[in-house]
Amino acid sequence: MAYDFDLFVIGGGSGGVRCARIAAGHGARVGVAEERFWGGTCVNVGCVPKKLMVNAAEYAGWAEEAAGFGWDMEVRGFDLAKLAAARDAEVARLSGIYGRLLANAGVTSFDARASFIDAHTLDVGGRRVTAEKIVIAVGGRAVRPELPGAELGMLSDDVFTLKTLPKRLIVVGGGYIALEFACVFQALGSQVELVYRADMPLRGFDQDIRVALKAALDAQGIHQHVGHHPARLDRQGDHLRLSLLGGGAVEGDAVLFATGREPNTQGLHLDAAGVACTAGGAIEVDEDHRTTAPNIWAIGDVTDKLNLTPMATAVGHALADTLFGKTPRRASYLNVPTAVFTSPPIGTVGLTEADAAACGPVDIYLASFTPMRHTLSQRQGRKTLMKLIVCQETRKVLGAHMLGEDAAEIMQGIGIAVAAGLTKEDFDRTIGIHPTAAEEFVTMRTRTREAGLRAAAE
Ligand SMILES: Cc1cc2nc3c(=O)[nH]c(=O)nc-3n(C[C@H](O)[C@H](O)[C@H](O)COP(=O)(O)OP(=O)(O)OC[C@H]3O[C@@H](n4cnc5c(N)ncnc54)[C@H](O)[C@@H]3O)c2cc1C
Ligand SMILES: NC(=O)c1ccc[n+]([C@@H]2O[C@H](COP(=O)([O-])OP(=O)(O)OC[C@H]3O[C@@H](n4cnc5c(N)ncnc54)[C@H](O)[C@@H]3O)[C@@H](O)[C@H]2O)c1
Repeated sequence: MAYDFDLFVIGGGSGGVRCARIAAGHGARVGVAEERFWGGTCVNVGCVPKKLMVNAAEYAGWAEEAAGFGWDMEVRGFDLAKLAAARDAEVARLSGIYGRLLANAGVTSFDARASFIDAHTLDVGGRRVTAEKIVIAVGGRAVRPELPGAELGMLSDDVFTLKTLPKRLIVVGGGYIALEFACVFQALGSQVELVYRADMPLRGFDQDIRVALKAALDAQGIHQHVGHHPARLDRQGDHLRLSLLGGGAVEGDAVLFATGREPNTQGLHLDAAGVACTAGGAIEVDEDHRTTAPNIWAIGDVTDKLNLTPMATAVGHALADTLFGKTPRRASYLNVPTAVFTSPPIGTVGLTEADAAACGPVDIYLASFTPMRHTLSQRQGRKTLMKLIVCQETRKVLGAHMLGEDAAEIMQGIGIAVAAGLTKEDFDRTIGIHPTAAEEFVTMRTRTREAGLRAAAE
């Protein structure tokens, strides 16, 4: 049977656009449907506008620090409307580039929602379209927690349409999104009330980093309501009141629920195509990202594996090469470096101490210091923490973690070393760049402690 397309991609976000573009480059006839915004979450309501807001927030600290370097500066205020206009213009520019990339690659784009009629047939904005192969790249969406009054709160998308800065902002959640926005709004001038369920922010991250981040949040004046579950949200006059389970409440002008995201599978009619989901609602895929239907694959956040833009694009690229480029390959989920754009930021790659120690004995190297800039700026609570986790048997660096200025930029290079399986001695042999904070990663000579000895004995 002759199909309309060799490949049809549902979703024009990070993963979908890359996959469509590369497949077309390999000579495939490709169609792609996007229902909301080209470039998807990352470009429109994720990484890009978020990072621009992080950049905006950084100036508050720099302005405060400048006096220590001899500057006599007066900060007269922050104009959210001005930032929003500049940010939105940049987002529109980038979204346009995504659209043009597809056109230049010869991909047929549909500004429409797609859903399955059967395994080879889609309804694309009311039109029947057939394809030999289909890739589902529909991403995820933020979800509100199930509690009375939850609709009164914002989700992360709503942050980008805020017209005024809330005086007091309640942020619920202890993950990436909650922490990044908590730091941004506190620096821009809101008083942030951060409510999370655990005893420490950023579950799953290295414990030393979590402890250091918690202290850094305190130091910048964020009020942390630790170990609390939200129970209900009510409007009281001109403010909102978030009641906590077991008593107590937090009040603010606005609430941001950053309590997680769910795969965007609603209304896709996956059953009609024989595509199954996991218990958590993600699309079930094998190691090649093939779904339970033999001609259909799924990539990116909708598979809920490692929900990061570079992961979605890497998987989309590998899949296009595999299906149409005669070079079968898989993108690796191991040793993926990642950053949390808090203040200060976090950069991390590889295993945490707890995960590494569960496998066998490891040496831990820790450095904690005040960066040179802050000896003059006198800004408090800006200590840098760096950590290496080294396998005692092989001497390989299994994990590297940092909280401190430029951590995201520094960790990209360290990520190459960890992914390449370099040893502590390889790090030690490398000459430092002086004077930087980064040089500490190659000058940590003295082991701080051992861990994982019990695991080895068992
Ligand atoms: C606030 C925030 C900040 C983030 N910051 C970072 C960061 O700093 N670094 C990082 O690496 N990651 C970050 N992420 C995560 C990153 O945005 C995602 O991992 C990435 O966008 C996933 O790409 P994707 O292609 O899987 O999905 P998406 O980019 O979400 O793209 C899916 C697209 O499919 C479209 N779609 C859905 N259903 C249909 C349908 N039926 N028909 C047609 N189109 C459809 C959607 O409109 C969307 O455009 C952030 C996310 C958020 C929310
Ligand atoms: N810098 C980055 O790379 C970056 C930034 C933002 C987002 N992301 C990606 O997006 C994903 C989603 O981020 P996220 O922060 O929404 O999710 P997350 O899973 O990281 O954090 C969700 C938080 O909400 C809490 N929570 C869940 N249900 C709750 C409830 N009912 N009441 C109170 N708290 C509740 C969880 O305990 C957790 O602390 C991340 O996992 C990450 O992959 C990456």
